[in-house]
Amino acid sequence: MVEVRRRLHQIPELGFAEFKTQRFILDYISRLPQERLEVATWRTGVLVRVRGTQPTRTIGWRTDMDGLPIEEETGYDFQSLHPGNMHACGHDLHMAIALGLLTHFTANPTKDHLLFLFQPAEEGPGGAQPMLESDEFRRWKPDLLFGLHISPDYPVGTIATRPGILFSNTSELFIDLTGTAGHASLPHRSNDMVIAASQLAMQLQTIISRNIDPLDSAILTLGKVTIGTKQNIIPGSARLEGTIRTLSMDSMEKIKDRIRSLVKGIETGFECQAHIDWGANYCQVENEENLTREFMEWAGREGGVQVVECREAMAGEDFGYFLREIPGFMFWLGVDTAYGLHHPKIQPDERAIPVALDLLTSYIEWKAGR
Ligand SMILES: CC(=O)N[C@@H](CCC[C@H](N)C(=O)O)C(=O)O
Repeated sequence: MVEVRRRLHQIPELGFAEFKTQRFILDYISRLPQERLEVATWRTGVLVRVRGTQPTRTIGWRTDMDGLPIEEETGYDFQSLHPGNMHACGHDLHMAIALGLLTHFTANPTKDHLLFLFQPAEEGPGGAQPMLESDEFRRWKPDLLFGLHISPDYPVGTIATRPGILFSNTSELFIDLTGTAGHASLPHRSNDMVIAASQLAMQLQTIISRNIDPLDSAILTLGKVTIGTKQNIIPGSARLEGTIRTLSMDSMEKIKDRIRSLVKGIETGFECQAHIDWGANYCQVENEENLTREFMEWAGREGGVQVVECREAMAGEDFGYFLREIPGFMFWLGVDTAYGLHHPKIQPDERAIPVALDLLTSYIEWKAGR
């Protein structure tokens, strides 16, 4: 499965463009014994059902598939073959682990049906919600659903999770400001969006510090601001791009209300036009309490791993949409790397792949019966 991970690492594709990745997965599946397999595609995703021997329910396992628009700097000899794109969030490992589990259970079926979901577009615009609503998913809808995400923060052999919220609510944020461009020497005849955008960027930072309960964590990060073309031209437009993260739905709504008010103030104060686009929104990943506790106790006892009860993460994961309808959980898999998720040099330790396979083979056998 390490080799599978490396092959997938070379073909990172962005959300809903995972064409080669889907082809790779379908080709891999076609080489497995077919007697118990049913395969469907949904957009660039894949659903595989392994028919159980005495089924009473369906146990699901989900992996994401997409890469990120990052120029890779790992120096791997199996580096990305797609310039500008990289698997920098571990989805190559996630897929290899899912294919390893699928391989095992195709040869060693459980009593219950198993459903493997290869879900596109986790990084955006979000594949979980539309996949959940698809006919293909509804036909084989699992009774329980599980998933994992690699974590650079834990050593190999450690997993971390918690009952309740694991990942935050997220909303993307795009604000376009339109004023009037002009000559640098004629500020009175133009309407400078450098000043308007700078004011707005600073004002937005007051929302978390002044409007949100300090005990209710929230984040507003602007990751990209685009203004101007040349030092002696007053730019007539600006674009601010960011993301909002909260641990409660209420705070998300409050932050959005405050952004609307502040943006209206900028429109009035700077006599410009503004447009807000909330982009992709993900709901929180809320692990089902009893299943998660049971898994943590089981994994510590029989899973051959160290189990850490972690805090909530302010990252987002559209797996949360599945968990709104289906009981289950997600956990962090330690991959012990110096560079964080989304970093061009991230090198997850591949020894985490057999750790996950051993742990999950036993756990799924335990849940789905042999
Ligand atoms: C695990 C992880 O890194 N997830 C991404 C999810 C992106 C959410 C959304 N597109 C946004 O940027 O708000 C993350 O950045 O947390």
